[in-house]
Amino acid sequence: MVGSREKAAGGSGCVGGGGGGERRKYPILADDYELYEEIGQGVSAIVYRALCKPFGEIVAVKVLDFERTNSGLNNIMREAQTMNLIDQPNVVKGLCSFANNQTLWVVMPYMAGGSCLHIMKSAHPNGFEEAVIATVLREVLKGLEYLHHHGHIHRDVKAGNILVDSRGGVKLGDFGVSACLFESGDRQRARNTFVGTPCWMAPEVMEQLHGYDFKADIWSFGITALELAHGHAPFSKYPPMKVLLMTLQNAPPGLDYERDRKFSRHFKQMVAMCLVKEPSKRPTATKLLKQSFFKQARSSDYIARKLLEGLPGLGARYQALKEKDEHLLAQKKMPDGKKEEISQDEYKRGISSWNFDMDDLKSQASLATECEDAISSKDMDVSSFYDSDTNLQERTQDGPLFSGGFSMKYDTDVENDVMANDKSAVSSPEQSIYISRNASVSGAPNGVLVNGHVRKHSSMENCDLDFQEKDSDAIPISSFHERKFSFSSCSSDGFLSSRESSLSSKPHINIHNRDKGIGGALQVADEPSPESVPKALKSSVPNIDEHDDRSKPPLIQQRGRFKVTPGHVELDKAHPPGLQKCHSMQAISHLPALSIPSSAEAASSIIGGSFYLQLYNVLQTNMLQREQILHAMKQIYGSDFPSPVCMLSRSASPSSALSVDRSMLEAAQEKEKELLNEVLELQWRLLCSQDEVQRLKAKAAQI
Ligand SMILES: Nc1ncnc2c1ncn2[C@@H]1O[C@H](COP(=O)(O)OP(=O)(O)OP(=O)(O)O)[C@@H](O)[C@H]1O
Repeated sequence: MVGSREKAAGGSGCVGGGGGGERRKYPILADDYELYEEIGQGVSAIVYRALCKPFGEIVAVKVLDFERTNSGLNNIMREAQTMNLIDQPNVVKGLCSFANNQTLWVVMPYMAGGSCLHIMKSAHPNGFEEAVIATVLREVLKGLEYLHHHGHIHRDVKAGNILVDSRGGVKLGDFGVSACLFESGDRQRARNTFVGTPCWMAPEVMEQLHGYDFKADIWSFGITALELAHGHAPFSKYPPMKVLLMTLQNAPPGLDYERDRKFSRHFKQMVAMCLVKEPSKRPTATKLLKQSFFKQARSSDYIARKLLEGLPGLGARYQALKEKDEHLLAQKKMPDGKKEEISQDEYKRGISSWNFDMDDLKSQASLATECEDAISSKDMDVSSFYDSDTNLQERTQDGPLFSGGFSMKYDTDVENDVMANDKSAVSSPEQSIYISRNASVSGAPNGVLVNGHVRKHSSMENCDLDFQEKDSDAIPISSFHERKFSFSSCSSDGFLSSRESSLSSKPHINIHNRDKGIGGALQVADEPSPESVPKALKSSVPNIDEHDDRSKPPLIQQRGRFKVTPGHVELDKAHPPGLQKCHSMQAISHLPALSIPSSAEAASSIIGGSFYLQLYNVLQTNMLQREQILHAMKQIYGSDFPSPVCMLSRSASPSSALSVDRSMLEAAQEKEKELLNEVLELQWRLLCSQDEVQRLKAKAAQI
């Protein structure tokens, strides 16, 4: 009877270890299951508690909508089959899977505790205690060790995918994005479009410097450790574009020496070992399991007692969280809705996968540097913990992959929650921006080493703070709200919920916000003429018409997973949606046109992008410092501040002061132009040399 059903449904292997331990065949007809309440939702799937009628057994059924996945039907089926072959206590096994209309049903053991993410959201908003974390993570590592040993990469390790059963057993779930290391090259490449969730994603995966190998799982594991420790992943409040930028530019996150005082040195060490940007320096799962941190791990009973006791049933818990989020979402459905916050809602629900084109994202990210005016160390889940000098060295040497120089670490008491906070959050990001930038520009860290930790230089901090406190609104980039506006508009409409986005694919452009960016003190007057903007930069200058005409939908979509397209960027195509006009862009518009070759190879080169970004950072720092100085002068003397020359010579006539002022401004503008020209010149040379490399490669290939 089951056999004929199998044929009818075209289902995959259905041998499962049922409740009794004997291997039995699970039915593969939808009618044999009664779906109860929803217990989870992913990007492409809804998970239900269900009854497997013939066996009278409670199971979980994940219903995947083919239309909502990026992966082809074959891939999904194959993944489900892989899941069915898994046989390890720490990895959720697929009991069977089958197609039902436009959906794939994956039947799994029911994990009554739900995911660690949901447990945290319901009862431990600030994270778990260390012994719980050690126990959970040890189980996860065992699962990873098994997967890696069998040639699988999980690719989506995060608290939302760590499931707990009614007896406190911990399993790694969601094989949706897992990949097999031994797949043929073509298949591997094809799978590059499918890689997990930005906050947890290893930098080398973002950069596509290495293929996705199992060391990327170790990075995600480290991020998950932080997630369990704090109740949220580093950068979880931010939209993907910003996460990308932060992961690439900032020093790796970690446990903070001061803030995370309650956690042991062993825990901090373990996290630091995982979150090393250079993948080859990360330990294997097997090696990690030997870390002292895991000596405190306890039994599954302990987990059941600590995490599950007193918790409402999974369905009720899930429903409560969902209602809370829907309420929040409804509140945000206003004309100028703060879309970026929705990413946090998605995070709460455990959905944090995004689908967007990596190359476009990179071009957005580079421009976000302008729009965002740098990354604040306050935005980071910064780590200043280093076990030893060696560790410190290793981690600082890791450096950023995208832009040079952000190798400093601060141990300020930073929470990601900066976005949710008020006044202190307003000033604090900026105070560190300049410090980071200075570090980047000079290459010399403006920090002091205290007990193996790099601390922010206090005088710099004070200086910036003083400045901020005078008038936090005066420089728009200093303003929290402006920053938010700036970002929302930079990233366009990527922040609709998955449900929303599937309803409307129309690009949303918040025109209001566009002009609210970092206008700042740099008064560069004219509107750029389209012709005067260099090709590569032109694409970045927002233009309402461009937005309207754009045939491409917004690149950031919340439908499906984070998508890495292995293709190329064509500079002239790289037009990030919704970028607002930034002062630096306006300055650029004054430059003579310079055509940039749209060599796809060259443009897609990360190194090129990195170099360009570095140069751009230098330039930006210059501009920002200039703004700061102008602003400080304004602060002292009001809007009609006199020039220094005028100050020295009070007898000078107003008109001469004005002309001195003007000439200073002109000189500064000239300097800016020169710098920009230099940047463009360097970029041009870089692209030429890359073309040359390509040419030589082609020649070599012929030989
Ligand atoms: N076997 C299970 N038992 C109980 N709950 C489950 C089970 N499998 C999944 N869930 C719940 O459903 C949620 C979504 O499942 P899953 O992660 O597999 O979907 P997904 O579409 O792959 O999601 P994403 O890609 O966002 O991680 C999980 O976070 C978890 O809370």
